Amino acid sequence: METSAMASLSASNHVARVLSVANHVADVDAESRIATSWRRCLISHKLDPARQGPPQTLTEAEVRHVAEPMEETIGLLTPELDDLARVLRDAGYCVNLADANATMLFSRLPGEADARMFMDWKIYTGSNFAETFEGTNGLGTCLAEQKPILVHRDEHFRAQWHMFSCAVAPLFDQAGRLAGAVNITSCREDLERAAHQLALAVTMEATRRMEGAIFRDHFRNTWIATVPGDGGSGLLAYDDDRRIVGACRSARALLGLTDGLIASGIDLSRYVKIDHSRHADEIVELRRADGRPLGQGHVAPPLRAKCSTLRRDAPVDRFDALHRLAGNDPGLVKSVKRLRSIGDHNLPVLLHGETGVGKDVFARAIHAASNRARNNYVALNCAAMPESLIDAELFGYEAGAFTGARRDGSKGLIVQADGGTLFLDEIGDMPIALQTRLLRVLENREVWPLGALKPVPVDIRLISATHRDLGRMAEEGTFRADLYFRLRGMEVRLPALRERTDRDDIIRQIAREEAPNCRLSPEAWSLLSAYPYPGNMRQLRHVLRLAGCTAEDGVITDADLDLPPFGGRATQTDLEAAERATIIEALRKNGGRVTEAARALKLSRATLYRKIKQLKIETAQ
Ligand SMILES: Nc1ncnc2c1ncn2[C@@H]1O[C@H](COP(=O)(O)OP(=O)(O)OP(=O)(O)O)[C@@H](O)[C@H]1O
Repeated sequence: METSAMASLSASNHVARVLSVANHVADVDAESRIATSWRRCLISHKLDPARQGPPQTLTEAEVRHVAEPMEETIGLLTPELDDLARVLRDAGYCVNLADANATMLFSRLPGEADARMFMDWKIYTGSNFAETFEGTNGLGTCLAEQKPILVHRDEHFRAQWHMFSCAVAPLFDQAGRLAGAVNITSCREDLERAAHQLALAVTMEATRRMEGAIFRDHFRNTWIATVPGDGGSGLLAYDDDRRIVGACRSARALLGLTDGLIASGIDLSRYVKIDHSRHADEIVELRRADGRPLGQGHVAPPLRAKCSTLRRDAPVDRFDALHRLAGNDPGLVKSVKRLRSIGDHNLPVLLHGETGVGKDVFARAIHAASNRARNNYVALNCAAMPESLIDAELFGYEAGAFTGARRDGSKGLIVQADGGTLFLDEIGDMPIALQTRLLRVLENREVWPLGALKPVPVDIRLISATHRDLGRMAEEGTFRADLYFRLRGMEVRLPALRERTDRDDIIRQIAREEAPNCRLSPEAWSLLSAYPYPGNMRQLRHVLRLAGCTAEDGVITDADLDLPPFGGRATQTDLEAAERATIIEALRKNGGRVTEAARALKLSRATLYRKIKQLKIETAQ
């Protein structure tokens, strides 16, 4: 039988099945939620399961308009969404963030083989998947029910979506209101329902962390307590007078808090009793108002207490994110100062650093600090694509420019970044021919899409990143020297985590974010503090996230830390790391007493003091 005839036969089977389910003659196997949704689609939304055609898609200007209220949230959640995309990439999932009306506002596509399918079916930024129009589908049905859902292949209402499986978790804002949803979609035939269920669990967990990030960001100037509960912990914000000023959805459900009660400035002690010190950033025992134990929670102080220069009512500084990323690293602090003094000049920035040091988040923070922040931030990883695809993705093409091109052509990323920032990751991997085209764009401020009869003027700020030595490559002729000089209007070196002098602060901060209900045992602390982290910040995040899941009784021990031996060539910094670890261990074994530790290490006391200072080891004395 012809493929199209087979397709129409299975579509008519599907229509018959939908009708029998809607008339309660039969039920779908998987979940009665699907049957209920099918009935909603037929009876309330009056949809046709056999209808074909693409989803409603907004123009770029419309997307910009719709995305505006969520712009800050998208920026805040991007690292977490990127991490989710990385984890699910090999299984062929795309990752999207949608607003509460089911319009996708952020997308990350998987590898080339799967990506084409999502592009062809318009599962990307700007498309709308509301249940009222598309029928039962992951995004639309999750938002309609405000519950996580998996819609597997033929559970979709419209037969045309039957090759896709979508797992979606709703996203609630700091006040417990529906803000949108995180969607993952795959079209791999070899993935069973159970595999998608697992991916849904991963997505729900990531979404819970995103909700935490939204809450912590919104209430950063107040006290925040993590309150344990059966269905996951909740977050409570309260002021210096111990009046509740905010509660996330789980905390509201757990404690019976409502908007009205919160607006009335109700006393914290009527719900939870929390004893903590003045500048607490600690695990504490929580009790209910009647004294019954609630379990252990974490209390974080207002940001203003941690950073005295930030006042509660101070206007938001566009450079906040950059300052936070720079921490107390002298080189980075200097770079951020320079970026500040450059102001809104359109100077290209070249970021240099190993994998996972935070090049992408730094580039986003530069964009957020610029007068371009309201416009697009568009990123391309030059190492992740073959030359022909980079060419098409970056410079765009006219309709019918080559076999396999999209019917209506493609604008290309450079044009999409017009008025905003273009981030080219792994620029050292850009093929020479494309380097020449890019140089021309930078020089002439215009781009020639493939097959176009006239150029398109563009105004972009270019941030590029590499782990390679571009200067050396330029000398050797493997990278165009003139492009190199253009890219490095300003060069910022992002140090490896093992080189950062404020490494301990970073570990503490990431531990708070990834394992908020846990504390680190002294052994775990020594290991974390001494490890050389070949995968840098990303590795540290993953290690602590995993440790937060496996820790028992809220204590992360060395057994919870997945730190594989680092097999790289020993560099000066590795040797220092090893020396640091030995000294920390000796201090620990000797209760922090330097004299005894020096004796154990067969060093003089003065030498040990000198090394402690030089290696910036924190001691109790
Ligand atoms: N200063 C920081 N503090 C805390 N977390 C950070 C910091 N910088 C980066 N991260 C986290 O580290 C992870 C990796 O960051 P990012 O993707 O920006 O690195 P990268 O250098 O671009 O990596 P690659 O080049 O390999 O893609 C992200 O989860 C990010 O949130």
